[in-house]
Amino acid sequence: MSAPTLKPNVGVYTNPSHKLYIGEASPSIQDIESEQLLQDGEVVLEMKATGICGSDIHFWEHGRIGPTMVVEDEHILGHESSGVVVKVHPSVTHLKPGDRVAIEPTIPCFKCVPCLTGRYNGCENVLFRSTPPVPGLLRRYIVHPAQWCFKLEGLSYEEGALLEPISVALAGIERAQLKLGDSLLICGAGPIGLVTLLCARAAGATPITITDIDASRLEFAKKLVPSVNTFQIPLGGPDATPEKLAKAINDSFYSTDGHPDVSIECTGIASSIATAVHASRFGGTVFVIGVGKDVVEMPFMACSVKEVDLKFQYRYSNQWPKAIKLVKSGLLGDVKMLVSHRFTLEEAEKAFETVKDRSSKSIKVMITNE
Ligand SMILES: NC(=O)c1ccc[n+]([C@@H]2O[C@H](COP(=O)([O-])OP(=O)(O)OC[C@H]3O[C@@H](n4cnc5c(N)ncnc54)[C@H](O)[C@@H]3O)[C@@H](O)[C@H]2O)c1
Ligand SMILES: OC[C@H](O)C(O)[C@@H](O)CO
Ligand SMILES: [Zn+2]
Ligand SMILES: [Zn+2]
Repeated sequence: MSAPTLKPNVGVYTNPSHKLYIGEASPSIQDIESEQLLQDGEVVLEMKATGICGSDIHFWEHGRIGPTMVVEDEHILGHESSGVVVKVHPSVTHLKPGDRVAIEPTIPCFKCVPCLTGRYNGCENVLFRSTPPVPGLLRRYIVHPAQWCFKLEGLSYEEGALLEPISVALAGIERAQLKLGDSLLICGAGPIGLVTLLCARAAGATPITITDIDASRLEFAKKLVPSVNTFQIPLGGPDATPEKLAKAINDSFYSTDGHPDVSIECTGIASSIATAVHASRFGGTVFVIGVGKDVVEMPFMACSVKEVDLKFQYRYSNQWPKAIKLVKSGLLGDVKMLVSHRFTLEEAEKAFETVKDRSSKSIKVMITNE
């Protein structure tokens, strides 16, 4: 193959000692140039944009998410990515070198029950890029199944990388069964709460209120969607109980219905989930996207006497084609506004420090190669 521009492959690693560093990664240039590298259905991609997710920070800082996802070795991060096709296996027919694509990081088996019943996010044999021990996408070059690469159709590489968090929100809205005219509470105005806000506005939810403890995130939410109501959660004090916060939110913003029909929880913090439960109407839905501790205390009786439909989410399935259509149509608004900082691959350490340091006021930090 003609590859005069290929640079040595490197990746962004963490390890059990919580180091973050750039090191050599596979496939090597020699591998990429060999005819033996690619298996049936695979392509080589040069990565163009990767967003840093909270879970990347978690694997770096804490070395684990929950009891099963544990960093036990040198481990490459990153799963919100887009890139350009460099090489394809002869069996690949829908992609060719030069095609610009977004990457779905899930590689399911299509043999187990969740896969065969259309919910491949629950695949029992899944390989999810960046969840240990599967190396992530924060590399210069990767090998990926063509099936999980989606043509960008005119979207920018950054928009392509944002399709991953957008897919989280779309999967949430689908499973929460959010409908036109539903009143909605979103807890947490981080990237997931904010993309949920964009998707919920497009789905016709009204009114929408978003909460956060951080005033600057709420200011950003208001810039992104001026019609949204914002509510700052106090960090302590007599009015900071979930019951009182729920009442204050409902009194301020749900005067027509009394309560939100649906709450989408995007923090994983126990008190925030409890606030969503207390705010809920009888028969309302509390949909939890946020993840957190292994065991979380719940307002069990409030759920019971209000027949709250409490639901959870694990990643997504079948969302990329829909996400591409929605971004392309403009229905979600300007998703690029979410990108607050940009760094090169070589500056990855600075990029990760920026996400960790809340005073940077970052929203979505991108590692770009354009
Ligand atoms: N279920 C899934 O498949 C899935 C996928 C992606 C992300 N997640 C999870 O979703 C959550 C949100 O992700 P993110 O990238 O937006 O994270 P983030 O940490 O950037 O955002 C969370 C926001 O919640 C705010 N917050 C903290 N405590 C709060 C409280 N008590 N009330 C209201 N707001 C509060 C924080 O200030 C922050 O702005 C994380 O737990 C993440 O791990 C889950
Ligand atoms: O966006 C996807 C999420 O970050 C992952 O599910 C992560 O939380 C665990 O692998
Ligand atoms: Zn993620
Ligand atoms: Zn499977």
